[in-house]
Amino acid sequence: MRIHLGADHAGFELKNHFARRLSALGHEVTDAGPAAYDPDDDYPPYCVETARRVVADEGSLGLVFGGSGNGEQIAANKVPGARAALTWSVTTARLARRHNDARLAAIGARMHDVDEAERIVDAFLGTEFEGGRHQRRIDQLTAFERTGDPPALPAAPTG
Ligand SMILES: O=C[C@H](O)[C@H](O)[C@H](O)COP(=O)(O)O
Repeated sequence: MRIHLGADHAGFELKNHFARRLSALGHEVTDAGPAAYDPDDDYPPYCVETARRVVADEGSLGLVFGGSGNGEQIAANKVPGARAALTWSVTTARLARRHNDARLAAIGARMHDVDEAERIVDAFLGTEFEGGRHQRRIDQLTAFERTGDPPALPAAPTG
């Protein structure tokens, strides 16, 4: 599998851990940076670049690492076509793929020990999208993203 990684200073070590681990497992890994630890760096450039790589590379997935994962998820989701989920447990990681066809997982390096982060990432990478009713919901979001026209609200119940 092709996997694109990015982080800020708070996620730097965990990103590097997964770059080594996923490569050793046979995945094709690209690292959007940072290449060196800088305690004053900011997450947007790295997370936006990671999401751009994922969107440009059909069939790939991405992982963005920060302190909480919150800003990393927000940044990645600014890239049209990127669906990034804050994966804070094995269950939310599985559901991110199964229900949301998330292309990127955002992981808070300050929220988990390495073993738990590995379980979360393994769950994300190892789960397939279910399709069906979930595709309909994703299509609504994709259309909104492309056109700016909000999905129609269902008619209000009468009576
Ligand atoms: O949502 C953003 C991430 O958690 C950042 O990694 C975090 O805000 C960085 O915090 P600090 O600059 O205090 O290390």
